[in-house]
Amino acid sequence: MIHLNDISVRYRDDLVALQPTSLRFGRGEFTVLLGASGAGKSTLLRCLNLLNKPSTGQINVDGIGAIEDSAALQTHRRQTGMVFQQHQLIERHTALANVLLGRIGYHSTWRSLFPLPRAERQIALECLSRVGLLHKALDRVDQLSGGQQQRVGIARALAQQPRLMLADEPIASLDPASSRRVLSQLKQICREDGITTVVSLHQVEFAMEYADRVIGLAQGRVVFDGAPDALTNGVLDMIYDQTPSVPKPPSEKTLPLNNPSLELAIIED
Ligand SMILES: Nc1ncnc2c1ncn2[C@@H]1O[C@H](COP(=O)(O)OP(=O)(O)OP(=O)(O)O)[C@@H](O)[C@H]1O
Repeated sequence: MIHLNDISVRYRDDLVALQPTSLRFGRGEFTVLLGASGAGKSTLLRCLNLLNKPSTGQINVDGIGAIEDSAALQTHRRQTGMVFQQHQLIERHTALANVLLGRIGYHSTWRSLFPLPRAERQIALECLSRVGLLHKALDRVDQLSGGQQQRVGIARALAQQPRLMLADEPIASLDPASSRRVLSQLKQICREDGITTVVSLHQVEFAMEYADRVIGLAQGRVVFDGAPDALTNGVLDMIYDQTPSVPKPPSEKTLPLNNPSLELAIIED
């Protein structure tokens, strides 16, 4: 569905957040990005809708082609839903009003200044119903729990009728029960609608439970790409090992445990 070809992201001359990376995400696939803090998960995720502009490489989307001009980008963004860590909802508005914001990309700027047509409200209500929150449609978002707010965020993304769904640490501030509910609804909806989904997470156990595919990042590189049941301890060490890949000096590498000069050095210290 979407293909990254040699995409890299450099924020500063001395900071390459994503090394040249080629990945293909299939239709309806539910992929989880894992990695230590700073590994490049958000950078990769935000490249998929070009919120982060790649420094090199090309992105191709089925039905659009290369995302090279503003028309292609606009079409791609319209069909890409995004769920954020902190929901990014308008808290003093109702759940329904927030979900309707997902429809704005389908209307001209002047049209979106007026109440959207009844058909749009119907779509928004259906999306709220799919996340189990139809009964909260007219409640202000700041009166909902954190988990419910995140599900309104999912409904808003769903209202875009997306082909691609991106979720950047969607359960970061939720308890385990709410996290499970958010992830299982996201997965179910994406499977039913054939939406390609990429989610970044810090919880390995949830990746193993929900992902069709896991991509592990370390220091801006993909170090693992496979099925969740292939996440062995060795693979997890590779993903979460923060050691910079600088070769050690020979003295550190080769000192045998019974080296007399080492003992001497310790005694003298
Ligand atoms: N806008 C930015 N400007 C400069 N550097 C950035 C920017 N965004 C991220 N970085 C840096 O790029 C690297 C990758 O960051 P990124 O946010 O992609 O990691 P992450 O794996 O999502 O981390 P976390 O799990 O903490 O959210 C880090 O070194 C980070 O400090």
